[in-house]
Amino acid sequence: MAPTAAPVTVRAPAKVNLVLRVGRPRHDGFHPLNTVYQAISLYDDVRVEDAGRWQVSVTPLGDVDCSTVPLDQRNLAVRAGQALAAHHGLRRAASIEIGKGIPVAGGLAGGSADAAATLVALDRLWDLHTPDDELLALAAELGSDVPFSLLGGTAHGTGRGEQVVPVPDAGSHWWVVVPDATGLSTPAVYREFDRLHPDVPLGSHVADPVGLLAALRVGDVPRVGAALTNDLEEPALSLRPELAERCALVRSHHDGPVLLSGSGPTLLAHACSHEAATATRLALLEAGVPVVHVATGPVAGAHVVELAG
Ligand SMILES: C[C@@](CO)(OP(=O)(O)O)[C@H](O)COP(=O)(O)OP(=O)(O)OC[C@H]1O[C@@H](n2ccc(N)nc2=O)[C@H](O)[C@@H]1O
Ligand SMILES: Nc1ncnc2c1ncn2[C@@H]1O[C@H](COP(=O)(O)OP(=O)(O)O)[C@@H](O)[C@H]1O
Repeated sequence: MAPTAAPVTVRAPAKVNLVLRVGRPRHDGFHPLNTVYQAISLYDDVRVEDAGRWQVSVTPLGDVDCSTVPLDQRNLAVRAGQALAAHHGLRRAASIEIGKGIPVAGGLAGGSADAAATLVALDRLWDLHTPDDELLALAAELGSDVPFSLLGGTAHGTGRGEQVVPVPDAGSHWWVVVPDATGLSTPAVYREFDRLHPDVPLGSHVADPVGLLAALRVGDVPRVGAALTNDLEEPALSLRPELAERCALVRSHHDGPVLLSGSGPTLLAHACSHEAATATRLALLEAGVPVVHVATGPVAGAHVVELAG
């Protein structure tokens, strides 16, 4: 029986897609992507400790509705823990406490953040020293967005989104994050994309976003803003027409680009300063939008924040 170690807490960030270009579905059903991820300062904190069986709990950090997060083996954090134990041939289990600051099913990769955080936390708790390439491979099996949640910062994503390469990002970006009360299903949004675009080229025909990557490299934040684009915005709005009204409302209170976050339904307004983002947030709250966050990026990927004891 392995000794019981002190609990470990890992913090993992939400992500946004600065560019999200989608190709025709592959034979395995996944869509080839050409995307640039940025990690932003909305976080989940995941605390793990040894236990006789797998357990998970979720507590909101601030104004986040966690009621739809599964509290059984379907939780991505539990799946991550089980995958890590299996990878090392361990018959161990853990109790996982998730403090959730990332809106659920919002296109912000909150489940992926929890999976990445759990991998890092249990690796530390169990003193495993799993090599980075093995952690990234485990992450990719758990979900297309999970490797980026490990990495953080800003990264170019290809394949189904799981192949990530860090890219230089010299600027500070500010994001007004407007969640929706009801989540959107990622597979449903991809299916709607296929319905609307039956003739889309294969992924290899989707060119790299060279203009955006150049603007990131030199820290030209307005030029990054001008290059923001998301191929899933049209299908998400097609499935959820009332999002167009919300989008128009955000645009009417923001002097800058507004776009959908990933598969949605969260909306993002991009700003060049904290002041500009805060002004938009206050205007939206006054206009009756119930929950509006301000976040900055890029920030670090999943990292240990507390070792108890
Ligand atoms: C759309 C994106 C953009 O970053 O994120 P979200 O906005 O959901 O956070 C991602 O592609 C979501 O990644 P993730 O949520 O990890 O997806 P996965 O668990 O791997 O796959 C869930 C389902 O989404 C669809 N899927 C996902 C990725 C991909 N490249 N093609 C797909 O068609 C498939 O139907 C798949 O069964
Ligand atoms: N730890 C978790 N946190 C959030 N959602 C989770 C988690 N584990 C499983 N899920 C499921 O994943 C779905 C997608 O959630 P999330 O990752 O927050 O959004 P998105 O895929 O839009 O970025 C949720 O509806 C929920 O059922």
